[in-house]
Amino acid sequence: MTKPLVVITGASSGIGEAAARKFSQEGYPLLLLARRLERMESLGLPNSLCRQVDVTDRIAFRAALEEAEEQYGPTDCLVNNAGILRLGRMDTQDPQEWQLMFDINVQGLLNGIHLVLAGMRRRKSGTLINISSVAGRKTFVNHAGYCGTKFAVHAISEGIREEVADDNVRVVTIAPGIVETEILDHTTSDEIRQEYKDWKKEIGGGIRSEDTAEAIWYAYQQPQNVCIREVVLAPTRQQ
Ligand SMILES: NC(=O)C1=CN([C@@H]2O[C@H](COP(=O)(O)OP(=O)(O)OC[C@H]3O[C@@H](n4cnc5c(N)ncnc54)[C@H](OP(=O)(O)O)[C@@H]3O)[C@@H](O)[C@H]2O)C=CC1
Ligand SMILES: O=CCS(=O)(=O)O
Repeated sequence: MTKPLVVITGASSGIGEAAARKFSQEGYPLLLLARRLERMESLGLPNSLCRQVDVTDRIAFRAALEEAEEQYGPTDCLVNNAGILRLGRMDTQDPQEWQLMFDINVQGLLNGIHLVLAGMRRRKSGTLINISSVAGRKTFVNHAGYCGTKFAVHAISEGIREEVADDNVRVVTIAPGIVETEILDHTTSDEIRQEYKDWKKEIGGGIRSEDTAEAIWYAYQQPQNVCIREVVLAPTRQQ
């Protein structure tokens, strides 16, 4: 095995799954993490360890990472992708929904970074790829909580980049607009889900997970001294 370990969170569907397929095609050994183990195993990717890990569970996250590093060597790239979208109005939304978004989209992302960053700094090499959103750059109605999590992802990426640039560690933010995935299914309000679907239809649909995986790959495959700091990509007709 000559290529180094790539860790992808939220690899059981959508963008994470597409990224897993892409990195696997390129010959990288993988640690794939999500709660739906069977979905990751069904990808049947070679040299990939699939583990049922909730990214908010630091102990389980660490155990899986140690197991993978034992097998494949140190983590060269972490694609911090696990995330949820629970659209809602702040006056009516169940607080548990935005709490869960912050736990997964922000704390889960920080958990991953914390586990791999010291090693990357020591080795003077490594790449963190944080999946944010266009909703981390501009606001949208019904997105207040979600935008809060994704603005946080942008801020965390920028801050950490300043901390680790001198150690030759890259921090990349990928910020997609609407991507055709399962993400909308978890929004509990039928009305808001329908509004979002109507919006999507109006603009001719979202881009594909594979388009986002290509952007992730583009950033990663640059030489280590080139850091693509941010990629923002969205359906052309999305505002
Ligand atoms: N689709 C879109 O329009 C856009 C999505 N994004 C971002 O892309 C990322 C991926 O979303 P997308 O592919 O669209 O959506 P999906 O719902 O298809 O995928 C989300 C992934 O995250 C995993 N996940 C969710 N919660 C946890 C958790 N607690 N621990 C571990 N894994 C978890 C899910 O796996 P499981 O349920 O098995 O745990 C799944 O693999 C998210 O961060 C999202 O915010 C950004 C911009 C646009
Ligand atoms: O991140 C989700 C896509 S959008 O609704 O913000 O465009």
